[in-house]
Amino acid sequence: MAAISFKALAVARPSPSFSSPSSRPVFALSVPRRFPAQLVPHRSPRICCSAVSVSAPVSVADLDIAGVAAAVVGTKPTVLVSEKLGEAGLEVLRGFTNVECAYNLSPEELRAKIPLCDALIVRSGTKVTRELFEAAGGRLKVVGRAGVGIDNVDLQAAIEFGCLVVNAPTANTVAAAEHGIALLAAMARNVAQADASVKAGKWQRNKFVGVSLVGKTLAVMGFGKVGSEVARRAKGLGMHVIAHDPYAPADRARAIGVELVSFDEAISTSDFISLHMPLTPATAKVFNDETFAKMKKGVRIVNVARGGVIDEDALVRALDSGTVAQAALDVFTEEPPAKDSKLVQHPNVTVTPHLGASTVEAQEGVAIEIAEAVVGALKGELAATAVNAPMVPAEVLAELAPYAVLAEKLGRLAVQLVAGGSGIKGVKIVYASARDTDEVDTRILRAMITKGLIEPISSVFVNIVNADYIAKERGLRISEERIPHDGSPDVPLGFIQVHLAGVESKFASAISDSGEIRLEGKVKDGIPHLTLVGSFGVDVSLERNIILCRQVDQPGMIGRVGSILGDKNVNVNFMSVGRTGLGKQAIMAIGVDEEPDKETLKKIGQVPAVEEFAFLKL
Ligand SMILES: NC(=O)C1=CN([C@@H]2O[C@H](COP(=O)(O)OP(=O)(O)OC[C@H]3O[C@@H](n4cnc5c(N)ncnc54)[C@H](O)[C@@H]3O)[C@@H](O)[C@H]2O)C=CC1
Ligand SMILES: O=C(O)C(=O)COP(=O)(O)O
Repeated sequence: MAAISFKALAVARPSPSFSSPSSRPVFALSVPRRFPAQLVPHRSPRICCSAVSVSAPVSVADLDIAGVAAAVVGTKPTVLVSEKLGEAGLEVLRGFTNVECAYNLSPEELRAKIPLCDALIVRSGTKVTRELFEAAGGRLKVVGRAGVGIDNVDLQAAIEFGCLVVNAPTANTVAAAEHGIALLAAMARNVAQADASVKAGKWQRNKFVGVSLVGKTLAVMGFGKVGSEVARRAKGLGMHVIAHDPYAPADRARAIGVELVSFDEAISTSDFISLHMPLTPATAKVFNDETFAKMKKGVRIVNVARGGVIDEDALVRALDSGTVAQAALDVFTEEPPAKDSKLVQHPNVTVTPHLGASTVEAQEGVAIEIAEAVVGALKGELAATAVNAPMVPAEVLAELAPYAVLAEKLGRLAVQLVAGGSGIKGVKIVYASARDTDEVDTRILRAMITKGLIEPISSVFVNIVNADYIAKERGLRISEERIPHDGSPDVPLGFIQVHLAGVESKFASAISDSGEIRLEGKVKDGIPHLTLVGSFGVDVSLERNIILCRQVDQPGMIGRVGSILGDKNVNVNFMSVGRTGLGKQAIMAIGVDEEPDKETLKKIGQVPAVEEFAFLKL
């Protein structure tokens, strides 16, 4: 065989699922498995072979972007449904999972079951606490809230345990709004009290004289999905509707003839107040002695949001003093409330047992919405209704999928290049893109690099949910930089670089001129490639394992290292050589399917021209 120096070499083979669409490149070179014994090099000393990969490009379906795909290979994931869920949703779940429905479990019973579950589906009645995540022992990957409010889920604990929380935010909106209107009208006309009186054999027409809705001012507190539907309906009843919501766009309110006003103006000028904000630390007990005192005397209050936004003792006082004439409540701080609750028993209070979402239609819709979100998450997709992870539209995900794979692999390679004892503190990620800054969502990529950096050196499980939290907890400072790239804006990124500052490397050539470990990768034809190690340009597809060798640039190196690997039946899937100049230093990057044994690696290290080498697992 002539002594020809290889600059790049592709050993391409179809993946089992490969089919070659006409637009996709096909084999540039086909060689038998036992490379290099029968290798026939190209005759040009400058270009050996064009590097073309024919592995199937990464698609979102192949990719556990959320990092929560059910881990149990070959068995269906298990979903525990702890509260009544519509049959249509259960059907969706059964198509992909083992479903266990166990209602009315005590916290202890739930903790006992949870270690065997990959997902849990709840409504408002189940408290998903830190203790529950702890009891899950790491297996619980998804909590599905079959409804809107997630105040019964400890979101911080979910983040720390890398558990994705998804909800079903739209299917019960109308049901909740209709229930709000039902309570408004029932309260104004004393329907519940009059009904109880007639059933008790009385006929008290003068006692139950109501008030009219038409012409009255209604303040909608929280102008989101439910609040705006309530407003729309109240306008149909002839009410003057104002709203308070610090985050709602004024033009959306204006479009349905509603004026957004301050909190104080809303509560002090209205005859009726309807609550539709979520329970958060900022909204807890916002209706209290002080705020009731600002209300118009005789105001009437409806609450289909959450009991906790009202200080219930203060409401009893306001009802007793007549500041609040009536209240209609679907929700309570404690559910169910105590039997002797003064609030529930108050004659001017109408109550329902958290029925806002309880219509046949809403329950069917919510069940399907949550089942699809949970199944999608268990398949590793990022749910559009994720509460504690970035919500990324499906088309953006599809585009970013191969970059997410690249990002994780760059992280994995980078951390393996760090010499033992030098802890990583600062990570800089550089994204080169021809697009505008806000056109590439890098949150997923950052999470995947973090995953790649942390998982090989620890027992923690990192995913899109907990990546930032875990990085922070471990004192890993991650900075991101965007640089312009003169490539095509049709692709989101030209390349990604990972820089690790202040560390030593066990492969000195991975240190760039600026003293950091530097790796760069690109996506080519949907396949992630390593394109830069330190200051050396290489080009090797990132599939399984990589051997990096620094050598004096000279003929025969690929052949020599290749035959050491070939003798041990280690299959080479990609190779490339980057050098500083003819006959100077070169880096050979070799992609291998199998992990060579220690003896084989030692032999590579003993090849006279090899100055240093590293074996890296992907
Ligand atoms: N009783 C029941 O069965 C049901 C209750 N709900 C509850 O209704 C509430 C609203 O649900 P959606 O409209 O679907 O949610 P949403 O998220 O669409 O709307 C909530 C709105 O509240 C606003 N908000 C946040 N903080 C606020 C504050 N301090 N003051 C005023 N507004 C504030 C937000 O900007 C948002 O526009 C949630 O708490 C939910 O749990 C929802 C469905 C059924
Ligand atoms: O969706 C919500 O926020 C609700 O409050 C509905 O609760 P539920 O699912 O009926 O327990």
